[in-house]
Amino acid sequence: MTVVAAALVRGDGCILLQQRAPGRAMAGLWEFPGGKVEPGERPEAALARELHEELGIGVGEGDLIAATFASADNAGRHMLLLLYVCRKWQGTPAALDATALSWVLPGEMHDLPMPPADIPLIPILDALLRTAFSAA
Ligand SMILES: Nc1nc2c([nH]c(=O)n2[C@H]2C[C@H](O)[C@@H](COP(=O)(O)OP(=O)(O)OP(=O)(O)O)O2)c(=O)[nH]1
Repeated sequence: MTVVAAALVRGDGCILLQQRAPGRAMAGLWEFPGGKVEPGERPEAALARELHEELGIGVGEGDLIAATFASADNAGRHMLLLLYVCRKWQGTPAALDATALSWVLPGEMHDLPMPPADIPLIPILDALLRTAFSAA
């Protein structure tokens, strides 16, 4: 299973997390917006589709920058989770799929319960945003 997800980064450095809705796997946990890549779909196209479905925003595939990944078990299946950074989108994110949205600094992510596969990605994302992906 390939899952694509985005760290939407605001000008002030905050990142958007969304809370998974009740009744779904991992309900209540805070995740990066995204979802499963469908058969035959390119990852960037899948992520642009998911961001539109889940948040109502428009994202150009060229504005999705590959950042890091997790290779982990997900309920007995292998999951490759591809994380992208995105600083540019059209529209205002709305919780069309999630229970709630929250803008948090990387250092605040540990305060929110996240899926296990995401935990190792937090310090990597933090470091990338401070260095290679610095907006400055
Ligand atoms: N979107 C997202 N999913 C994550 C993250 N971390 C993580 O383990 N996952 C898992 C949760 C789910 O098992 C899987 C994503 O599947 P999903 O159910 O949200 O995908 P989908 O939107 O395509 O939904 P569906 O049509 O299968 O219901 O990846 C993350 O940061 N973001």
